[in-house]
Order: sequence, then structure tokens, then C-alpha cells
Amino acid sequence: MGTSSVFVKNACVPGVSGLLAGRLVSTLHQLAGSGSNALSVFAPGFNLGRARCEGRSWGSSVGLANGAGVAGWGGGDSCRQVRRSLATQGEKKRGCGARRGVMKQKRSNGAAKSDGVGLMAGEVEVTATFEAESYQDKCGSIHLILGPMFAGKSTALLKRAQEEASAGSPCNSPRKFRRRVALVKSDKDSRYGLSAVVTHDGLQMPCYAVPDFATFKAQVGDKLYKEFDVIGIDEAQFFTDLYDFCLTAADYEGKTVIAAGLDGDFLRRKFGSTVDLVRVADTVVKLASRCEICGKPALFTFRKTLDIQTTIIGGADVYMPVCRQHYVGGQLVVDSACTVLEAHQAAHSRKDC
Ligand SMILES: Nc1ncnc2c1ncn2[C@@H]1O[C@H](COP(=O)(O)OP(=O)(O)O)[C@@H](O)[C@H]1O
Ligand SMILES: Cc1cn([C@H]2C[C@H](O)[C@@H](COP(=O)(O)O)O2)c(=O)[nH]c1=O
Repeated sequence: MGTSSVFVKNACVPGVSGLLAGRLVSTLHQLAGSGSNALSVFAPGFNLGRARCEGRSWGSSVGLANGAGVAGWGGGDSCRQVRRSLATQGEKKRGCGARRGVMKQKRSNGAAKSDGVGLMAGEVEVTATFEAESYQDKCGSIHLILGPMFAGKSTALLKRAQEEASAGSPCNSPRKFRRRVALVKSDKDSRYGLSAVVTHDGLQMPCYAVPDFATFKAQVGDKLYKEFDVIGIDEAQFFTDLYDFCLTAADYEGKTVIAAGLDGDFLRRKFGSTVDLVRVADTVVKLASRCEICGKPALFTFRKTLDIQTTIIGGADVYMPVCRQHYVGGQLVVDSACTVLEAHQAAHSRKDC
């Protein structure tokens, strides 16, 4: 069985070494399968002990060579890899993001170190250096706008986007002082075309319509992407990479992210990963619509057709907002939906004649 050790220390931010070591341990534990490698992670001044992680396949995932010490921990990509692993565990913590963090590795020849913590032959010291002042000011934020259909989510998103675009900028102020806003929506939603975010009552703003955020980033390119201060997202429920994108953008790229989407589908199940963002969001607004049957606040979206697949793109022809009472009283809603549909169809056929 091979054994590797990672020694974590930090010169700039007290406590980070312990925090980092703790996270490394839990990350490595998660990445580890059962098998033949062993890893010790320890940090001075932090009551971590020697956490032990035994595993088979983490070598490739975190840049550790199979049983032969540490490989590829020179910062850059491998550092980022660890950050990504941590990020996907849902850790958002202002002030401890590894922004501009650098990890260095040093192989020991077995000589005891002056601080009394000796490295055994074959062990590796990893030094994590963080520029403390870069933490807070470069961190962005995540703002969520949730609710059923017709609740005004897109309207609220466009309002926020407009406010952000003009924040602190009278029309004669130089362009460089304005916040640059990009609107992104899922290309699944082609109801009102793909070139704009459009509300049910016709407000609109130009947007990028993409299948996922990897495509969005590739489409705009690195240079332009960096210039965006604010990213507004509509139909957030349709993006499979929503969580990772929002977290990275806010934690490491200093972006203000405003995401609008459905929290639940027509059966009130979690829709995509919008609700996962709640625990890492700075603000969360849950909007209500008006129940189409009784006019009370509506928290749910009722599907008027009998289709059962989760995604069916549509508007008032397929969906209606309902209150709890009329959601639960399903039959009543179905009857009412049928009535509305029939009335709709009758009106249409009259118009056609
Ligand atoms: N049942 C409905 N059918 C069609 N339009 C509606 C209905 N209820 C509200 N609306 C309109 O939709 C607007 C909200 O649109 P929008 O912001 O696109 O909502 P969301 O993004 O939450 O679906 C409301 O201001 C209202 O004018
Ligand atoms: C409830 C529900 C909705 N959809 C679709 C229908 C629309 O195309 C969008 C929501 O649009 P809005 O801007 O919030 O009005 O999502 C779906 O596919 N499945 C559902 O269960």
C-alpha cells in the first residue's frame, strides 16, 4: 500500500491552512474509493490530527500520483481542480475562496524542519498562499427570483438588469463606470423567439439563448465574459450546469448573478437546480402569481394537459397559476381548466370563421 502525505500551511491568512486541510480531507474522502493508496493531510496549529484517507482513484482527480507522493500540485489547473471539487460540494464562503490562491509543492528529503514538524522521506509539503485582500472585494453575489409561472419572474429580472446597467451611472457618465450586464436564457424556451428575454406582457431585452453555460462562455469568449459585471439568467430551471456556473461566477469571478426560474414543476417537484441555489444565495425572492380560479395568491403551476413529461414548453395554453386550495382540489382545477380551454377554443374557432 503506498502512502502520501500533504502538509498544509498558510502564511497570510490565519486559519486558512486548517480550513483548507479540513476541506481537502473531506474532498479526498469523497473522491476516494476503496483500494490501495493512503493519504495523510495535516496542518500545524489546527486540531485536525492526521486525517487519513484511503482510496484507489483519487490520484487522477486531484493530481496525486498513485502511491508515489504528490504530482501536479504547482498551482494553476490543479489548484483550480481542487477549488472546483470543493465548489461542487456546495461550499460558498466569503473570505475563504481560494481566489488567487497558489499551492506549491516541495518534496522532502526526510530532514526535520525548523518548526519541529518533520517531513518524512517521500512526504510532500503543500504551501497554500492566499492574498487576503483579494477575497472580499472580488466576491460577487447570487440573487434568486423564484415562483410559479406568470408570477413576474422575468419582469423582476429585467427590472433588476436595467437597474444594474444604470447603477450609479447618469446617462452622461463614461461607459467605463457602468455595470455591464449580460442576459442569458435557455434555448429550450423559444416561445417568444430566442434573441430576447420576453415577459408574458411583452417587455423585452436582448439576450444570449444557449443550451448551457459552457456554450455561453464559449460563445462570448474569455475577453467579453470577463467584462460582464452582472449575469442575468432567465428560465434557470432548464440549465443543467446552473449551480456550478452561478457558484463559480459569484465566488471566484466577482459577478453579480441574478437567476430567475421555476422552483417547482407542475407536480411541485424540484425543477432543475434552482432550489439548490437557495443555500448559497445572497437574496431569495419567491413571487406569487394570481390563482386563475379564485384570484388568491398562486404559488403553483397547474398543467392543463394530461402530458406527464417534466418539460413542455408553453404558456397560458398549457399552464395556469393556482393557489394551494385549487392545486390540491385537482379535479376542480381540471374541470375549470377544461372550461377555460373550451372557451379559448370556441373563441378561436369564432375568430377563424
Ligand atoms: N394567467 C396569465 N396568463 C397570461 N399572462 C399572465 C397571467 N397572469 C399574469 N400574466 C401576465 O404576466 C406578467 C408576468 O410575466 P412574466 O414576468 O413573464 O412572468 P414569469 O416570468 O413569472 O412567468 C404579469 O405582469 C401579467 O401581465
Ligand atoms: C410548470 C412547468 C413549466 N414548464 C415550462 C413552461 C414554460 O415554457 C417554462 C416556464 O416559463 P415562465 O417564464 O416561468 O412562464 O417552463 C415545464 O416545462 N414544465 C413544468 O412543469
